[in-house]
Amino acid sequence: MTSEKKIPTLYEWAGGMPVFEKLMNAFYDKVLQDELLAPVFRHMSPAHQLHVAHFIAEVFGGPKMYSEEEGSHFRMIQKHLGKHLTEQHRKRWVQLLIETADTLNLPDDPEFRSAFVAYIEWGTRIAVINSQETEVPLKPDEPMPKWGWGEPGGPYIP
Ligand code: HEM
Repeated sequence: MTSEKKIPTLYEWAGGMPVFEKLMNAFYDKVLQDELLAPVFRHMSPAHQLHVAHFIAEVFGGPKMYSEEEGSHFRMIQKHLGKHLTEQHRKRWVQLLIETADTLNLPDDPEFRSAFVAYIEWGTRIAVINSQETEVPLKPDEPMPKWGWGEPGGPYIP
């Protein structure tokens, strides 16, 4: 008899919303201590950490908190317009986020980290591109991005 294995979403595998909220709170504490990134985020809204947590959680298959209560894909892109982010900003942002994920013991299995890093690479490169623009290159009702396990297909379940 073969038993069907249910593949969890990245959101579920990471540990659900409290994990994303803790991750982003700890990450932005580091960002605000970082000499390269602090000036970029000095004027961020007090809800920024939670909004980014809810955005990424939704992309990873979690509840639609960001798109139904806090913003939209369009509004997220809008927030990056004209910020003139550089590759140096992007690299530091990625580095600090991965360090924070390690410190908070997010799952470190190869399959999860491969999907996590792939999304972060994709999303941050798009943020840098959009930050050179003055208008959002999408329609206002553009759906949220979605991210899954990619080629590994799911976590290793013995
Ligand atoms: C996967 C990559 C990224 C995601 C998912 C993301 C997500 C978001 C979201 C959801 C917001 C809006 C927050 C709100 O509604 O209050 C936002 C704003 C912002 N993001 Fe990003 N972001 C990414 C990459 C970056 C990078 C690499 C930088 C700079 C190094 C950056 C800088 C900013 C800034 C400066 C704001 C505006 C903050 C404010 O004025 O309140 N983002 N981002």
